[in-house]
Amino acid sequence: MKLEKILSGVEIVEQTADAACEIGELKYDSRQVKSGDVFVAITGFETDGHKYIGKAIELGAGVIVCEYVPEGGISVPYVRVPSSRRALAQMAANYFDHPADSMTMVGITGTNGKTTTTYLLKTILEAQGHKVGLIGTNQNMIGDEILPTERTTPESFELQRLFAQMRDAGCSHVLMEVSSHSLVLDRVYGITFAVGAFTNLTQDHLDFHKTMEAYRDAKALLFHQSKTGVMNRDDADGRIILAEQACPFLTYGEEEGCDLCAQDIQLHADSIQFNCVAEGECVPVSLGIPGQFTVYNALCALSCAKALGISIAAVAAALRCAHGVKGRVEVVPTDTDYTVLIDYAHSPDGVENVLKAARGFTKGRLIGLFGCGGDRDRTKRPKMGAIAAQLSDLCIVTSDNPRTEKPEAIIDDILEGMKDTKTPYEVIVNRPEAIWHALDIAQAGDTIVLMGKGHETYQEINHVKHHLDEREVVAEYFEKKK
Ligand SMILES: CC(=O)N[C@H]1[C@@H](OP(=O)(O)OP(=O)(O)OC[C@H]2O[C@@H](n3ccc(=O)[nH]c3=O)[C@H](O)[C@@H]2O)O[C@H](CO)[C@@H](O)[C@@H]1O[C@H](C)C(=O)N[C@@H](C)C(=O)N[C@H](CCC(=O)O)C(=O)O
Ligand SMILES: Nc1ncnc2c1ncn2[C@@H]1O[C@H](COP(=O)(O)OP(=O)(O)OP(=O)(O)O)[C@@H](O)[C@H]1O
Ligand SMILES: N[C@H](CCC[C@H](N)C(=O)O)C(=O)O
Ligand SMILES: [Mg+2]
Repeated sequence: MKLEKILSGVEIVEQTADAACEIGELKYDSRQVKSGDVFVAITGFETDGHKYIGKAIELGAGVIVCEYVPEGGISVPYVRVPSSRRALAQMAANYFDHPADSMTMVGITGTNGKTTTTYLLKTILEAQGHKVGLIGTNQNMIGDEILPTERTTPESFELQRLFAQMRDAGCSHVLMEVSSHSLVLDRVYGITFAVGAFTNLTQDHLDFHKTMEAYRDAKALLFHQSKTGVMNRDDADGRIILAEQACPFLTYGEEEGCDLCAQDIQLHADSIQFNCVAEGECVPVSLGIPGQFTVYNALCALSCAKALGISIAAVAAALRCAHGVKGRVEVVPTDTDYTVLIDYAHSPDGVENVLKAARGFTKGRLIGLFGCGGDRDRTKRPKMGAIAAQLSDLCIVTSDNPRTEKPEAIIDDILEGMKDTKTPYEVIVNRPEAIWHALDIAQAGDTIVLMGKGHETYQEINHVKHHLDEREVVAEYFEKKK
């Protein structure tokens, strides 16, 4: 491929490279560079890619894309750009021949509910006969094929490569979670979404965004690249984003006046039901996932589908057959007279929602087991502790991906929010031991809610992912009991 093709549309400040030269692949990590590749130097949070330009040249980089020329100069032709992240996104789209342009793109942002909503929409679109690509926290999918992932929203190069795979496999639609990180870090730069949707905004990721306003502004960026917006009008931050009118919006909520409104809501132990009222039409909706928040996820999926031209009646029919999502209010089979749930609640709001949902169907005690991620928003820890204590009958505080922090220090932050509670709690640092203890003390009618790990099958400690699947931990407990 010629350099000029890959640079098409990229804003350039200075160029010493010959536009007609042939280039290899596009790399943003010097360690991956091979002979003839273009190396894009990105200034990051941990380190600065410009420091590795020399290393990339040693490995054979033919052209460097950078924001500045480091001291000592660059010994191969280079292209200087105002933003390396944007240049990478644009170059990646050029490299793969703009795959997103030939598919209908749907992007979902918000603190909670993105994964669940994308899965609901996948079911809806597949019922309409479409082949669908899905990109998100749990995994990426091309139709039924599963592709493992590390990120909720991949880096722009990997994202465009994934789009190309989806296009080549015949996907007509791509449903993707658009994380706030990805919006700020230009991973989705240049993509036009047919529909962009917002689920809600509550505290998370303040380590990265610093303030809730900055976090909201990050989410709002999605609507500057969406043709139609879908907005939860019951959410206060959603209403602020709506008022900016970055694109035409379809609104949903429980309050009257929304374009799609949920009325006569019924919450059951294993499902929800409501009437979806839109443009005078009233369609009964039922979905086999419990929790008040499921009403919102269903409404969000209904609104996205409506924005794509699918009738509400057809959506309601598809939702009747929709399954739950791995690690989201997932019931673990135990053959006991108590219930074990695995859920991905990892924010104060998530903890509140799942415990309230579980309370609705728990006859005995509610046992909340959780930890908080290391190297992530510290200020959410005491809040999660306080809410878990307030809404559980017994808490077990443990570890959840301590990463490079000391597990005990993270737990201390959580306990700060629990010090005034009358709810009994125990600290068991080792998560499998904590789960076994919860199973040891469970009685008939109790519900144990294992929060935070959801679909994850690892415990990340000091950059190493140790295998930990909560389903297996529960199964091993009963195996040992036999
Ligand atoms: C805060 C954040 O998102 N950071 C991401 C960002 O890292 P960074 O810009 O700080 O990169 P850096 O490590 O400083 O390195 C700078 C540059 O030097 C390069 N480099 C580095 C070393 C070397 O030897 N040679 C070299 O060329 C790196 O490849 C990079 O291009 O860009 C990297 C490359 O794409 C990402 O891997 C990295 O994700 C980190 C690991 C991460 O944990 N991100 C999480 C917080 C995240 O993105 N989460 C969201 C939301 C989760 C959710 O709510 O579901 C997600 O979308 O997953
Ligand atoms: N609409 C919602 N409102 C509030 N809480 C929700 C909602 N949907 C799900 N939850 C709770 O949040 C958890 C995470 O849900 P989900 O994985 O769908 O969200 P997400 O936005 O994809 O999260 P992430 O940011 O980690 O990708 C669930 O396990 C549940 O406890
Ligand atoms: N994907 C989110 C949630 C992770 C949940 C929890 N398991 C943790 O590690 O904090 C994140 O990276 O912040
Ligand atoms: Mg997700």
